[in-house]
Amino acid sequence: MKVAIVGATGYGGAELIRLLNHHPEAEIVTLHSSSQQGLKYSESYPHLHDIWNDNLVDINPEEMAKKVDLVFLATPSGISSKLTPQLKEQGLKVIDLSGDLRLKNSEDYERWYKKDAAPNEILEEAVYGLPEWFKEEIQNAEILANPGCYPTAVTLGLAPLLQQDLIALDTLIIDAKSGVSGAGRSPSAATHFAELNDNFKIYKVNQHQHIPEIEQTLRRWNEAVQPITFSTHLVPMTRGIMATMYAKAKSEFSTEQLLEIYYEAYHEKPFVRVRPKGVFPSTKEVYGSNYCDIGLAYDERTGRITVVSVIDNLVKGAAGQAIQNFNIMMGLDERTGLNFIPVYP
Ligand SMILES: NC(=O)C1=CN([C@@H]2O[C@H](COP(=O)(O)OP(=O)(O)OC[C@H]3O[C@@H](n4cnc5c(N)ncnc54)[C@H](OP(=O)(O)O)[C@@H]3O)[C@@H](O)[C@H]2O)C=CC1
Ligand SMILES: CC(=O)N[C@@H](CCC(=O)OP(=O)(O)O)C(=O)O
Repeated sequence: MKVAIVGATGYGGAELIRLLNHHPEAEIVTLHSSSQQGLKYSESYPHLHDIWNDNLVDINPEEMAKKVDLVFLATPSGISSKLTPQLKEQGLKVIDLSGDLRLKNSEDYERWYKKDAAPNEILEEAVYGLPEWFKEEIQNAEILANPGCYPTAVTLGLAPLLQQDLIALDTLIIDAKSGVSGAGRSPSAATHFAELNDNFKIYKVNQHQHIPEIEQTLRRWNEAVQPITFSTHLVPMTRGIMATMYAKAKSEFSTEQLLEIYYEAYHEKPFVRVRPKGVFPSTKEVYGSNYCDIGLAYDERTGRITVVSVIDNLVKGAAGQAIQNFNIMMGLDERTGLNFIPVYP
């Protein structure tokens, strides 16, 4: 399968190249840029010197269709909404890492992203690619919306509780933290070393664009889901997301009973690992891998459940999950090219 990457010079694009380089069934044919056409890719990323020396080329859907079958879009929001219709017209399949095609309701997109939404027919066709739960739809997808980094960690952590209606929905609080590569390669005041180092910041309080995406997925499992409280924090580390979720249980449980429910839900899902009682995952334990690791506990004193979910934002939160979706779309084993262990320490 021949593929192209648009936004190859960004962190998501670079991670796609790192992972696809080992993929037995995918061949990267062209790397595209809106600002660095004609330059060697390794000029953007010197660690790829003598590995990826190809020139970056411009974004021309007609020319792309002559060379490849599928296009990965690792572009900022507001690009895929316009580019995907053009790629579709050329008969190309699309996997979009941005938030442009994830929300089914275009008004939600415009409110939270403050940009024009993609055409409704594209939003209707786009399949939301959370492979652990929507595999059947992904198998037939031609346009795939890859989930956001935070929504991946949060929804995988909450799925069994919502699907089995185990929590009082209005008590749910989601507290999430991310490493700075989640903000992309372009520097900003918030990601400046002096602002980030030795610091811990909350940001986008009640304004985060992943709020409607998380609510949309949780409502597929339980229509009664209320507006959620979701807070995001920037941590002075490069990769990793930790989402900690708190909710009151509807009835009394033990931690062992809850773990049984999670083991049952995830035992056939190769990239979700549920930890034993008393063991909680840290971000380093999934670094560089496509795993989502989950730990949980029930507190008999408060009747509250705590779930902790960690991912590498650039792998399970972006490029790795995009390749997992690619594998499912192509009828391959979902682990193809992704079966490697985390980098540690
Ligand atoms: N970083 C992360 O952990 C995650 C990111 N995402 C999403 O994935 C997408 C890519 O993120 P990330 O790689 O971090 O972002 P980066 O900012 O690192 O890279 C984005 C790339 O998009 C390209 N680009 C910019 N403007 C345009 C344009 N007008 N047309 C085409 N390409 C353009 C740029 O390359 P050039 O100038 O060469 O064209 C740039 O290198 C974003 O939508 C992000 O929200 C999703 C999950 C996790
Ligand atoms: C640390 C950090 O800044 N993270 C980014 C993640 C953005 C992202 O991935 O945006 P979409 O999924 O909407 O494309 C943020 O919180 O906005």
